[in-house]
Amino acid sequence: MPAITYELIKQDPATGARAGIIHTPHGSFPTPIFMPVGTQASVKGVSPEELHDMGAGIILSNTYHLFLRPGSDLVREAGGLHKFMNWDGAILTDSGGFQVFSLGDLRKITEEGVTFRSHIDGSKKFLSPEVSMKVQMDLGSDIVMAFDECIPYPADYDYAKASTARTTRWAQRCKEVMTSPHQGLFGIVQGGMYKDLRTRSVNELVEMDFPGYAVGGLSVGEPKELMYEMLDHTVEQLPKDKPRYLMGVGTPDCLVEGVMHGIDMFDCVFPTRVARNGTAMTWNGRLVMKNAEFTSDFRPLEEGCDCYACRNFSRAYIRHLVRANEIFGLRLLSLHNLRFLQRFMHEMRQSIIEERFGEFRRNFLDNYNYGAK
Ligand SMILES: CC1(C)O[C@H]2[C@@H](O1)[C@@]1(COC(C)(C)O1)O[C@@H]2CNc1nc2cc3nc(N)[nH]c(=O)c3cc2[nH]1
Ligand SMILES: [Zn+2]
Repeated sequence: MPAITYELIKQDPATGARAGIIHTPHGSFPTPIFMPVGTQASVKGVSPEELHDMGAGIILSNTYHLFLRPGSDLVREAGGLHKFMNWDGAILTDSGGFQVFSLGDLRKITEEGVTFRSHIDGSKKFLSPEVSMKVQMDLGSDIVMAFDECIPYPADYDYAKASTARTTRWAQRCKEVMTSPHQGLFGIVQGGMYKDLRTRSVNELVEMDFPGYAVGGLSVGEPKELMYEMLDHTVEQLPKDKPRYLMGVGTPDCLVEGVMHGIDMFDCVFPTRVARNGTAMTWNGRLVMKNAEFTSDFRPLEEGCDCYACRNFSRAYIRHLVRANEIFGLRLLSLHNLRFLQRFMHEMRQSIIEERFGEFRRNFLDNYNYGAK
């Protein structure tokens, strides 16, 4: 029995949208789902108990960061990441590929792997398919991401072609050393913004029969329309009986479009990052809490939200905390934004099950104010 399995509950008859359940060794969770990001084994400012209370079924952590600090040997000695951070839900770990390319400096890519300098102390480090798999087996995450190269945007065709072919060879090397029966290894589709390379990447990875597939190389600064075009082209070629994960996405409008194209799993630093910048996410757009309009606004951040912040505090109080640089204000905004996304995905999933996803999407996009208020 594979460690990770997908159960289709309902396919929207008019679009690629679908509702399902993903089963993992640390529990099952409904899809579509948004995964809170806990890069360094902590969802910034949020406790595991609060993550459970808000309905989070799975969180994301990063091989790159934990490899550099505290090192995967220590986490293995602690009994794995679940024990180390006291989180008993599912965990997905990204493989380090993206982070090396977006954070590491002076990196050198060869067929073997990537040599780079640690952003923490500048020491020379090496990551490869084998090292990434060893780290993720030490961490004991339920879903392990293959070690890939996230092709930067823009990239010329020849570079994208060579890089995608190497990502396929790296995926094969990951598969050969990922021996844990309790962990599921997902392949990551690359191909840049070239449809023929995306098709080749899908075909080569599907040939290896992974328990799930991520669409990589997107949300890397490209225009949203181009992201959707690549998504549309890629997802329709992926197996229907396996989870699809769109990496690094995203804002509510991108989540709706991603679901419409058949994506089941999402992650993004956006909700906690904008929270730390003093911004609340709502159904109608973002609220910049420092704005004077909230000075004596004694309503909750969002009417009808059941999160700890909305049940106990007002916009006026949170505005005060943010302006006074009180950490509690940022914590309240993180709790609200993460709960908002859980509610958002739940409502979207219900609309698919009740065959009214098209109406949900139209209503949301008509009312969503893309800019921050
Ligand atoms: C580094 C940080 C915080 O993550 C955000 C954000 O910056 C930033 C940086 O540039 C923008 C686009 C503005 O957003 O891109 C991140 C969200 N997009 C994204 N995450 C990804 C993770 C990935 N992991 C792997 N292994 N492979 C991939 O192909 C991959 C692609 C991805 N795309
Ligand atoms: Zn709330």
